[in-house]
Amino acid sequence: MSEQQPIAVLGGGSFGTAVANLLGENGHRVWQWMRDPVQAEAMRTRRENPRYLKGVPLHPLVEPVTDLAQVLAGTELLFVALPSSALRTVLAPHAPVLAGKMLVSLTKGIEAGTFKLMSEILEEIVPQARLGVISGPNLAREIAEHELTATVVASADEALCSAVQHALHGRRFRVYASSDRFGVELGGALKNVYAIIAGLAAALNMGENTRSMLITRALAEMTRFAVSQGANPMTFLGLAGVGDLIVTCSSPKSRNYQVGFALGQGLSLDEAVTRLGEVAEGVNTLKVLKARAAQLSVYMPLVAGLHAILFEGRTLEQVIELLMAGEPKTDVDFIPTTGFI
Ligand SMILES: NC(=O)C1=CN([C@@H]2O[C@H](COP(=O)(O)OP(=O)(O)OC[C@H]3O[C@@H](n4cnc5c(N)ncnc54)[C@H](O)[C@@H]3O)[C@@H](O)[C@H]2O)C=CC1
Ligand SMILES: O=C(CO)COP(=O)(O)O
Repeated sequence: MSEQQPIAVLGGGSFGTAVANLLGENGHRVWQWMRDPVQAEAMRTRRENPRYLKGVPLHPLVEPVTDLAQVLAGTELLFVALPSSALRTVLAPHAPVLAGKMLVSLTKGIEAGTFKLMSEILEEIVPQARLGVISGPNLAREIAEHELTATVVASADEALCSAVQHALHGRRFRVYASSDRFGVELGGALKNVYAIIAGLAAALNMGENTRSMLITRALAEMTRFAVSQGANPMTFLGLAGVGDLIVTCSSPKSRNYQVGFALGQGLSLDEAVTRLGEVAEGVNTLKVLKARAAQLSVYMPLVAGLHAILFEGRTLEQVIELLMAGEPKTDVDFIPTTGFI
């Protein structure tokens, strides 16, 4: 990758903008692609993202653009920050030009129907691409406002990890590397569901003990599911597992938490999502995860409970009663004691 060649960020939302700014601050020219020409023009003239990251100045090296073919042809390193529902549709028609390029997914979701993670979709549509993911406790606004933050770049391709570390690592943003692409990406997708539950509990003024129980049992569920998929449970003890789970389940800045909070205030799911007006990946992830867990017979009571409330007409009281009446279990039963450590 030449220092002069721009780096691409695909997606005009808050995270795409935060990452584009980080790259700009490190001296890289950035093409931030978005589908909406009106938004691109607004960002070019106002030098901020007024819809998704209001009040944060856009770095001078970031250029909002709308010609996707030109962006893909003119860059070797691309960060993909599209909603999970859009990633395949946006990139599949351009697959040939992506061969051999470094594609790094920032998207934390799972595809409905296929249960594929985003880098698995990229792998399917561009088998010759070099693939990586970024995940961790990374609230976009906090990154944009230069709060000290760490993330993980994960790929089997060590040179890709180094290139991403070189591009993104800065005085306020640490980039750790991992070879466990699957575990890192799965952690980022799964925790969104538990953030909805945490937001719901917060709106109902449940106690601090309750929040701690929720987060810890969420980690147990996520890890149990990950192990059933062949993932390394140790990855869930890192930034992309428990790190991201803590921030998303504790912060009113998390959009998934906000959806849960709105539900706790009595809004319907549709009303909560509409009021948010931004992406909350956990809603779709809940649906696909519930189905997958049932198919694989993986015990995920929190996922099943939230699904029952949102899609099966159960009340919160019924679900809580059922959860608390479950037979006594062993605390840490979800990490196999051999094979991974
Ligand atoms: N915002 C955050 O703090 C973080 C977000 N992420 C992930 O990044 C991904 C993107 O999220 P955000 O930037 O936060 O979303 P956002 O809600 O801020 O913005 C979504 C963007 O996607 C665009 N979009 C929607 N449908 C599209 C389509 N069909 N084609 C092209 N563009 C389309 C919208 O116009 C908008 O620019 C999500 O998977 C999210 O989980 C990951 C880490 C942190
Ligand atoms: O993934 C995130 C923080 O790491 C962002 O979470 P939300 O999508 O819930 O805002």
